[in-house]
Amino acid sequence: MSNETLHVALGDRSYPIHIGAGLLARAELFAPHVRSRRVAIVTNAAVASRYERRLRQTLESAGAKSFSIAMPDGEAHKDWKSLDAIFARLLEEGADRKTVIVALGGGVVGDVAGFAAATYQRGVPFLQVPTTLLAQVDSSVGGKTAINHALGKNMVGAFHQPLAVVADTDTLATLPERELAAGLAEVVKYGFIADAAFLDWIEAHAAQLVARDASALSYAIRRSCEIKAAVVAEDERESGVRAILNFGHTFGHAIEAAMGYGEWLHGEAVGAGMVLAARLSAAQGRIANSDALRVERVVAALGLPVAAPAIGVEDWLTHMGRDKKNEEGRVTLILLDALGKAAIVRDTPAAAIRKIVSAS
Ligand SMILES: NC(=O)c1ccc[n+]([C@@H]2O[C@H](COP(=O)([O-])OP(=O)(O)OC[C@H]3O[C@@H](n4cnc5c(N)ncnc54)[C@H](O)[C@@H]3O)[C@@H](O)[C@H]2O)c1
Ligand SMILES: O=C(O)C(=O)C[C@@H](O)[C@H](O)[C@H](O)COP(=O)(O)O
Ligand SMILES: [Zn+2]
Repeated sequence: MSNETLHVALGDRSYPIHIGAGLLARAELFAPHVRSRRVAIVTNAAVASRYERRLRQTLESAGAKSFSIAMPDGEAHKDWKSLDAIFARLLEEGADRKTVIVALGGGVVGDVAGFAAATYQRGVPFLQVPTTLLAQVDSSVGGKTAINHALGKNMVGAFHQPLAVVADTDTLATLPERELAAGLAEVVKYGFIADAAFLDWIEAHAAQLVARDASALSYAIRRSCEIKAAVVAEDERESGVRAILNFGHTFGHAIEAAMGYGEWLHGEAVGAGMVLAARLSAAQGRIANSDALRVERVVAALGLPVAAPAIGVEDWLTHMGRDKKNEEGRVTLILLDALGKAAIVRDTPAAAIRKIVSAS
């Protein structure tokens, strides 16, 4: 069993990202963070039935005593009710400030467990153990934690960095096809915003990625984490460049909220959102029409929807108007200046946005 370790460089909050096969069984990766501690594993039933036992054995070998908290599955449960239930269990179990929370699951578990860790008794340490492709390439890294509000996606949350990320790529074998594609949306996002050579590679290896070829997936995860770690190290709290990681998300979050959380997966909404952002970039003369068509082709090749659902222009604008990147009432968008180069744009005319969403 081999693994690679990347680092998120954030001074005294720096941490490793371990990526590889069989890592759920590697006690030495967990021991420095959990030895002699109590551990609360936050997960859900679908993940627990497959991976909780192995993790608990490993934690025991690492010198920790663990208990589990299962939250309901799905984006619709990334909410106050789940968070409150986690707090209740932590209190019932007598969890204290030294208790380590371990998020075992996809991005929903990671975001909710991370927010619980950021706020329980004003903050306890946590580990990310991502089991979806999306969580391994994106949500487990960078310390954004949140729950949704009926009126907007990820509207209540905190920045709270994990102590470490342990991504066991073996877990991807049991991931449903639709969830794999959702993860590939965030993978190709890195190509569009920051790395034209990676985009070329993804385009050339789309079939292998969709077929879960182990070496293709492992390269995709590593390169994605390298890019995300570098952006986060430069701008941990999104006062500037980190916003490029939101490419496709202003449209995508509007889709998720307008459709009711869960109908469109996050990665699917981001896929369709990136197509709209690329079309808007072309309409603004930032990229060629042929580049926008290429964005659409690659997104489709990864098994993702390219056409946004019918939301209605006013609803589009209402949801986009609530985006967290906005300043002084102006919608902030992440557009492309080239394939592989994102721009943070604060002055897109409302009429241009209307035109793009009404044609979608
Ligand atoms: N914090 C961040 O930086 C960040 C980044 C990207 C996305 N996100 C958030 O992540 C969430 C999406 O995460 P996701 O795509 O992982 O969805 P998810 O957490 O809902 O997981 C997808 C589904 O796969 C199941 N599952 C998880 N691991 C499995 C496995 N190994 N085998 C079989 N089934 C498995 C889950 O139970 C769930 O039903 C969204 O809420 C999004 O906003 C956060
Ligand atoms: O880490 C980031 O920064 C991102 O924007 C990554 C996104 O893929 C992710 O969906 C994130 O949760 C969106 O953040 P938000 O601030 O727009 O809620
Ligand atoms: Zn995302």
